[in-house]
Amino acid sequence: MIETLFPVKLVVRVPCAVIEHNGKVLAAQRSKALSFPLKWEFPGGKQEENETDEETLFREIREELDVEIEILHKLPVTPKDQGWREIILVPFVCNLKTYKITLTEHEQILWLEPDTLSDLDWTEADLGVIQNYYAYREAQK
Ligand SMILES: Nc1nc2c([nH]c(=O)n2[C@@H]2O[C@H](COP(=O)(O)OP(=O)(O)OP(=O)(O)O)[C@@H](O)[C@H]2O)c(=O)[nH]1
Repeated sequence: MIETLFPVKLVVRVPCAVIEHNGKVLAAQRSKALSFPLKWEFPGGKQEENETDEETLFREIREELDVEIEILHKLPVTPKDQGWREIILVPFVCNLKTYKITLTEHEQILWLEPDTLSDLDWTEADLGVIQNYYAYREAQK
């Protein structure tokens, strides 16, 4: 009997935060040492076993920025095929609950006017997130 092996693609769920504060939005630049060096992203990270999206989000934001956030709205899930794996971004619009940010992983952060977000060099998956964020803002008006 001939057996055909289908390679199983790794699927990685990545909750991330579009953090709003005083009318601006936080963009975080990936470190030189990581994959996608110096690209911009919304802070967050890979889900661990038995975590909900929200638990991952709160843990990652504590780990990366050392702040507490609250969720205001869940944006549409945004998949991105990276060849050997598929990233599923799960973006949440959030507010800060504590304000003293300490960076532990990122190169730098910027607070941007929402309209200027697309000026940065984002990871590809984030371009879809930004469009969905704009649609959410329009719907708020
Ligand atoms: N946190 C975050 N990750 C993103 C975004 N967009 C995007 O493609 N990703 C990808 O999702 C993965 C999240 O992984 P991570 O932040 O937990 O850790 P990492 O960089 O060490 O991951 P990696 O080395 O496996 O790429 C990264 O590969 C990252 O490039 C985003 O907006 N936020």
